[in-house]
Amino acid sequence: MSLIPTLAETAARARADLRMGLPVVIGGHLAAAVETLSAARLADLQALGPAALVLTARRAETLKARIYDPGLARVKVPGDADLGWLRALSDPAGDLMTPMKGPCFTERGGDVQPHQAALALAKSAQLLPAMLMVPAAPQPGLTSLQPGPLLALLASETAMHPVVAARLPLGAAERTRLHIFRPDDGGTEHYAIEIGDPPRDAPVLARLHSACFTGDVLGSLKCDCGPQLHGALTAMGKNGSGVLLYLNQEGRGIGLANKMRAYDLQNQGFDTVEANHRLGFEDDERDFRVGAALLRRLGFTSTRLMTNNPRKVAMLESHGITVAERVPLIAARNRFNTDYLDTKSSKSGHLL
Ligand SMILES: Nc1nc2c(ncn2[C@@H]2O[C@H](COP(=O)(O)OP(=O)(O)OP(=O)(O)O)[C@@H](O)[C@H]2O)c(=O)[nH]1
Ligand SMILES: [Zn+2]
Repeated sequence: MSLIPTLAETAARARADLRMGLPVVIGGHLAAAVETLSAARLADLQALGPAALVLTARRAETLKARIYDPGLARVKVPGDADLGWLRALSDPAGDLMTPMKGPCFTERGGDVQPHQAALALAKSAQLLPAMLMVPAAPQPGLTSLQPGPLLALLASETAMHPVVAARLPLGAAERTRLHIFRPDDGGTEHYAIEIGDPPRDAPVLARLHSACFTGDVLGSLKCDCGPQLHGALTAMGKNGSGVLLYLNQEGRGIGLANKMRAYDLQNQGFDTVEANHRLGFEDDERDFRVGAALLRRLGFTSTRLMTNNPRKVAMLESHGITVAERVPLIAARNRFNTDYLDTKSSKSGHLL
């Protein structure tokens, strides 16, 4: 029946539910994001049975909670725990001010696929990966998902389709077209900026640029994104042709709110990688497969890729796009970005 929502459509609804503080049903559990949970809904969830706070192994390591499950820990929630207790364990903002949380007793044994799926869904909704879960029967009106298919969906490549393209003269290159691509589940759009008329049978000067609102738009001095974006467009203009994919993977895929949480932690002395880990994320949550897919869609099979990130080169190569040459894209250092650039080269493998 074509009027019944597909799994991808139901998952998109579930993301919206979590973002507005509504629980979803995942494999016999009610699951709510701690970040958006209200006190009233917490009380209603706790009335249904014993609750667990599900955290990623990254966050659990910081809290020194025992990790028995692959990739996560299920912290037992005491019956009298309030929102403040849950938030203090979920959000590292106050870790240094109130270092002694817990003690955290974690559950072990049983099927943790629903918990894995809940955390993956929270990440894909760009919320803090911290979920309150209660085993319970499905409630009327709540979005319901099976954990196995949901995990498979979230790990799979999102199909994109072209929506529209139009001429857009830029300071860097007057002969430019902006293409909009949209995922089939109505999620985040990505853009392709095509400069000149790059021949499809030769390596195209290309960049996969991940969104950085602070750097690209505001000219932040904390990172190298703004100069890289404008440097790449200028180089493509001078070259007479090129394609820049503007991928809406803000904050290496964790979203702007979480990136600002990471900046707050960096102001407390943690580096960019440690900050992501304390929040419960991996260093880099981006899915670069979409970059390869969009290049192919535009008719390109070979690139001269402007990047310092060997992971981007490896990913394109493993998804059928030849990287004929890596073109370094080095931005100037300043006193605000020098530690960030050092961490990128020492911990993230960037060639700087
Ligand atoms: N989580 C997090 N993201 C950051 C931070 N600083 C910058 N970013 C994000 O990092 C990403 C950088 O993207 P890119 O410049 O395309 O990628 P890159 O891995 O640096 O590789 P190249 O620039 O191609 O060498 C953007 O999404 C930024 O928003 C930070 O401190 N924490
Ligand atoms: Zn940036």
